[in-house]
Amino acid sequence: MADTPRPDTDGRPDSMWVERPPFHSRLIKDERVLGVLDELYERERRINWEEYAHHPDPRHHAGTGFSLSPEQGDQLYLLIRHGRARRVVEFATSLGFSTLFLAAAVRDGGGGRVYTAELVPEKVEQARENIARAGLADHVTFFEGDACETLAAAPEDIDFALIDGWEPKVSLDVLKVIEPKLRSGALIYNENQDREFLDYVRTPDSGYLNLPLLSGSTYKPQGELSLRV
Ligand SMILES: C[S@@+](CC[C@H](N)C(=O)[O-])C[C@H]1O[C@@H](n2cnc3c(N)ncnc32)[C@H](O)[C@@H]1O
Repeated sequence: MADTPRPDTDGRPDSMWVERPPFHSRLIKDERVLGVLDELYERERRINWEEYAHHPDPRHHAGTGFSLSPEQGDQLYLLIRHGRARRVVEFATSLGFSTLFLAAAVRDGGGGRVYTAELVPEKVEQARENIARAGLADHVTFFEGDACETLAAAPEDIDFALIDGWEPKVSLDVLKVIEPKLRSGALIYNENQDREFLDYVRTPDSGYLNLPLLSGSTYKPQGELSLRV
């Protein structure tokens, strides 16, 4: 084990349970969507970060979502509605918590589709079921496998991208795969805020305008919001 690299836990102690506050959305009104979101969040009110830190392989965590905070979900929902985003890309699906916010936003904004990538087949299966139970199946395309490969098949003119990945961090690799397909004015929200990604998008003349976006959640306090110019 001594030689096994342990993931960076974003400043959290690597031996702890994290208790999350109860689920609450200010923006989602659809009872079916709310019901599934509530259920997924309740399943993970307590997250064992020690377990995560010691088993970095995502296949070891097929039953755990490690989802965004509801506050971040609401922010994504509002940004998508404001921009009337129709083509939304997501890395990664997990059990579908963030996908539910994204898909509800494109549907409520008049239509569109979320193209979401997930490595672990058992997670794709669970997410499909969750999205279907929420009544959003017509708005989601699943890509099963390594996002660095599958997202090459994402559509042109992407309006919005969520990057919420895993260790070792491949956020920048994923950005580079979708970058040629981002329309001017597209927004990218990176929950991971990893150094390589930030150095890339914050370089002068990178083609991005960047701002940390506070969520109001103590559990997941902020992400990096980048505008493709
Ligand atoms: C933090 S979770 C995503 C949480 C999700 N956005 C949500 O809010 O519910 C990260 C996910 O990335 C997946 N993952 C890790 N490496 C991947 C890769 N190379 N391609 C696709 N998915 C990957 C993991 O299996 C895990 O489900």
